[in-house]
Amino acid sequence: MLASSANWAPSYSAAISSFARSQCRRLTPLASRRLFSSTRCAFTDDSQQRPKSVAILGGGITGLSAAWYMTKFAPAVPVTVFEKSSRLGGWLRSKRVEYDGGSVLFEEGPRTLRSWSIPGLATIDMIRQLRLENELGYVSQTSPASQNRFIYYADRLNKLPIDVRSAIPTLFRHPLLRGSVAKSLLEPFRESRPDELKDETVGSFFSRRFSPKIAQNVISAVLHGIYAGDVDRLSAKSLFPAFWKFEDFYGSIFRGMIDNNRLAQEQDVAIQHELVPHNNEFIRERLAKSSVYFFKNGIETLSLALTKELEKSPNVTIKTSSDVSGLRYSPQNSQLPFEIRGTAQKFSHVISTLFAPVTNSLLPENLRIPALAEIEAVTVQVVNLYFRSDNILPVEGFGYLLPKSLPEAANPHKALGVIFDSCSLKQHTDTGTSVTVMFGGHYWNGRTSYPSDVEAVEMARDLLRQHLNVTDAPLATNVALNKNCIPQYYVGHDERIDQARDALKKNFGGRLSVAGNSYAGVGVNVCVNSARNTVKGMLKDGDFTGLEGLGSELRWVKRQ
Ligand SMILES: C=Cc1c2[nH]c(c1C)Cc1[nH]c(c(CCC(=O)O)c1C)Cc1[nH]c(c(C)c1CCC(=O)O)Cc1[nH]c(c(C)c1C=C)C2
Repeated sequence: MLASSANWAPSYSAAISSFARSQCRRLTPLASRRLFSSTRCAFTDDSQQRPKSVAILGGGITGLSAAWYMTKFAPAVPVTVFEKSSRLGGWLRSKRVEYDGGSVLFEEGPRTLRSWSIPGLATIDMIRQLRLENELGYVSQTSPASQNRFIYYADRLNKLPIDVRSAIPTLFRHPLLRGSVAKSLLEPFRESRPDELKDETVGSFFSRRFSPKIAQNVISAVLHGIYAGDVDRLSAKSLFPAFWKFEDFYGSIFRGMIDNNRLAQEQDVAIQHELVPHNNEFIRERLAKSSVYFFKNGIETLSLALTKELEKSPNVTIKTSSDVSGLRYSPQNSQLPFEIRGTAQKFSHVISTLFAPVTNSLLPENLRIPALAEIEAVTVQVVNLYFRSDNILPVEGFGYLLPKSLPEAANPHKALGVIFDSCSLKQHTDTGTSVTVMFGGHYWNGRTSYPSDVEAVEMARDLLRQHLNVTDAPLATNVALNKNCIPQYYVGHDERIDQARDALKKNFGGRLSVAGNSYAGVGVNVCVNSARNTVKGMLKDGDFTGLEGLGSELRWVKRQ
């Protein structure tokens, strides 16, 4: 869920990894079997609210996952998936592009999945149930793609330290931090936030606890790589809930990180107990030494496999090119209160996996939920380039991010970052160099027109020339304009989640629930996990909304 647990915050994710590892070791095979079977039982709740037929809005990864979990947890309940476009899979888009003498596989959206993350357990479990293990490739923790992450600053690539210990000798000289290290090291002695401060921007939080340089030169770049978002608008409380809690609980982030194994989100502990045991061996044998994994034939393998499974399920109907224009809701018809506007199709329950404001726009006017409408999203233009030569990049690594603090001249086209795909996704091309340049994000807020494909390729080539001295012409290119692809959790997001949950409960009493990247995180792992939670919650609980355990309901537990 949290940005702070992403690849870019190595020590924090290492702490999570070590926890997951210790969990794997601790559980016995018997406990494992018992917990595994509990994830697969069909729910037998006999309440009035029990789903009789479910509409799932959206055929992206969340919608497909929700439909698939319905087939696992309640196979007798009819499910209909409504997808506006003619294709399923949403932002998971892998494209093979031919060039003279071969072909290259490009990813237009997400491309890798973290091997160690708590929501990622749901994806791993799903991949195994779909029998896709042999489709996976792994990026070793010791490979350059895992070890070398860069931020472009002061006209050069600056390597990020992979852990705090190795960073210490160079910390004071590090160009990203110059003049701010001593101030940052005083973090444990700084006063905690006042009680009345209920949320603040990530920029203000990191400036307050560490230094403005860390916020603007490092964290702004990290947020570009995850949210394509603005450090001066995104919410510290929602994106870094652990750090926010540490300040509260320990009075310091450093102290919290040192003691991190002892404080965990209640729901994370529950997922671990449910899913680690069954996948224990796979995690240990296949994932343990990797930082991320990927699909050798593209990430779309996952949505295609889900679609194939759903097509085999007698109770699932998939309607593509099916634009839902609105929902009618008649609570007096307690069996089937929802009707898809313009059709005679009625449902007992609806799960919307659409972007929150779109969900809101489909609701009857008197039941709309302003908090859903207030969630915003950014557009990212993704430019893939393939070059014949193997060695045009000056360094090996994951790629680099561009911080918000760069002057206009160093980033004239508003790029967010560059991924060295051929370093990590080796199986996507035999030889040559493949890179992805990402533009836009928060820089393009309010824009109504975007660069054409030709212009976008020129912008990407310009950037590679300026930053890396790459002058070769690409053999193959591909451009995708992903409009509103990443929801933004701006300051006050947690409060909006609370308001949305209350309103969903009050207006629809558990008949409408939500899932997807508008609420608790933006990655594929979070989407799959959120689909799983929502389906399980809806089947179990009369007035479930999908937003339980989020916002003010986030609970922390202390481990022994
Ligand atoms: C369309 C571009 C995306 C950008 N961020 C995301 C997407 C899909 C979502 C995302 N990216 C990362 C995370 C971290 C947590 C995780 O589960 O791994 C999330 C939620 C980290 C990340 N950032 C980049 C890559 C290749 C990864 C690994 C995961 C993935 O394959 O998406 C690079 C990158 N992503 C974005 C930009 C601007 C960028 C630049 C180098 C936006």
